[in-house]
Amino acid sequence: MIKVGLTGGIATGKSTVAGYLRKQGIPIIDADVIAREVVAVGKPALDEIRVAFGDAVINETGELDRKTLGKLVFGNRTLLEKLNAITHPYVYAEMEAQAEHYRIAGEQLVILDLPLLYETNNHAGAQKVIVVVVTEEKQLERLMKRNDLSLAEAKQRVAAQMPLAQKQLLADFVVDNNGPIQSTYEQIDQILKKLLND
Ligand SMILES: CC(C)(COP(=O)(O)OP(=O)(O)OC[C@H]1O[C@@H](n2cnc3c(N)ncnc32)[C@H](O)[C@@H]1O)[C@@H](O)C(=O)NCCC(=O)NCCS
Ligand SMILES: Nc1ncnc2c1ncn2[C@@H]1O[C@H](COP(=O)(O)OP(=O)(O)OP(=O)(O)O)[C@@H](O)[C@H]1O
Repeated sequence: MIKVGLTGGIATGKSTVAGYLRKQGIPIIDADVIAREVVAVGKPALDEIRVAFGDAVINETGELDRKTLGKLVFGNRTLLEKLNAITHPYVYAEMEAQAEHYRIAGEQLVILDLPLLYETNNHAGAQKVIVVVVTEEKQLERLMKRNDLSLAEAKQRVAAQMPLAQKQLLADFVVDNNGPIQSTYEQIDQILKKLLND
């Protein structure tokens, strides 16, 4: 089974691409979804976050207040690293468990949808990597709209990641997601063909 990483920058279109791949029957392991599951109420990571960041990041129902924590960490690299140090080991362990499940099921290919693939030195062990890119202008525009952020907040979140241009240089395959979605899907079809024929 080949593990194919799917990455890019925040709001460049990974989930959109992953949704298309899922429709083709390809299994997707989604790091953002897993990162939410590992901080659910009752999970050890949530207690560790409470100890590290205080009660202000927990809401009345005992859940993680993602907005407050996001505001804290995306403007402060030390705090972001503190959060990563808590969550990432749980996220990677679960990604590995899911990959193993698909391997045993006899899958030929699995997608690791992982925004921080390069920032975490490909710890998830992707053998090939697809990077989804857009111009910085489009990225900020889509991010502000999707997450209801100001321009300054959106810029902060972009700055918390490795520059997209650098990821593009490291990629095995680059998907240009500036155009209409159909053009993105056509690029994915071509990449899939190559991956499945290798
Ligand atoms: C800070 C948190 C609470 C903000 O939650 P929020 O609901 O606003 O964002 P969400 O989780 O949907 O992430 C949206 C995007 O932000 C970017 N992002 C998330 N975490 C990080 C991070 N640690 N470093 C850089 N970018 C990040 C990614 O591109 C991601 O797709 C949350 O992102 C979080 O817990 N992050 C730490 C876990 C993590 O690293 N997740 C990324 C996948 S491993
Ligand atoms: N080709 C496109 N044309 C117009 N809008 C698009 C296109 N691709 C994605 N979008 C929109 O841009 C936003 C970001 O896309 P998406 O959520 O797929 O990004 P992402 O890389 O998964 O983001 P994140 O890492 O932050 O979760 C979404 O609101 C999505 O609907």
